[in-house]
Amino acid sequence: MEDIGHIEIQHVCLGYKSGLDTRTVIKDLSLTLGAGSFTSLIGSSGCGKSTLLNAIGGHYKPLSGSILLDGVEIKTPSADLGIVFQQHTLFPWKTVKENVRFGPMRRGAGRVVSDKLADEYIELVGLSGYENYYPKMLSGGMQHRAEIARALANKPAVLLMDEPFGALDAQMRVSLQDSLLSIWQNTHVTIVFVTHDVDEAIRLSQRVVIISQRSGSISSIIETNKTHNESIERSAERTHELKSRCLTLLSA
Ligand SMILES: Nc1ncnc2c1ncn2[C@@H]1O[C@H](COP(=O)(O)OP(=O)(O)OP(=O)(O)O)[C@@H](O)[C@H]1O
Repeated sequence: MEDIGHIEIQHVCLGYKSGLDTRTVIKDLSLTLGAGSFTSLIGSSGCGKSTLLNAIGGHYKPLSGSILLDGVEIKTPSADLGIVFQQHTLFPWKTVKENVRFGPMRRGAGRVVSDKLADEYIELVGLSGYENYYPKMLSGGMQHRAEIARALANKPAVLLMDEPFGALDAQMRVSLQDSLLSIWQNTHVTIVFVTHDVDEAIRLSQRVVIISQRSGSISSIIETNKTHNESIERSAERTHELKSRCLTLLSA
């Protein structure tokens, strides 16, 4: 699984058309995201993090430049590109299991295979025992776990996450971060994670990419030197050093 999920962002400009005008948000941004890597995107509100994430997901076409997944240009959304948003997008009329098996069923995997995949990913996100619950019967954090399981059941090469834990309390957030890290360590899926939270970015990712609103492009990249097998917690000094570098660069 480690050799799939390689993303190449090449001189991409992204923006929005309004009448005859086009407002460019991301300007000439290039970035390589290795297969199986974990990257966070941070930057001030409105700098274009979600726009970039959605473009990687095939939801926005670049004004210029291109984004490749394993050498093939991304032009539309696909099952290879799983997306998890902050807001809940589970089907409220389906149970957890029905939500999670929806993608495989739609791709024609058949009921037995889809059920097996659903059970596997429900267990991976720690929701065993809740298969037959409807979303409204779950806490916010549990709904996020179900969303992650639903995205993973499509066996995506890339998991794109747009502030998925932003609305959760601190304890639930840490618990989901731990689960996400163990999912990443188990599946080797490439993760691109948008967050406002510097601590979260440092805790989770191998690279923190800072996007500048002024330039519309990358202002800095901080390597945290995290590996797949590293234990979740770093030394307090290392975390402190990474955090102060991020904060300094964010305010530059
Ligand atoms: N559908 C849209 N149509 C027009 N403009 C948009 C659209 N979506 C976003 N924008 C604009 O593009 C810019 C970047 O928005 P985007 O949501 O990508 O930023 P962000 O960095 O993710 O912000 P935040 O951290 O607040 O979520 C903003 O100025 C926003 O107003």
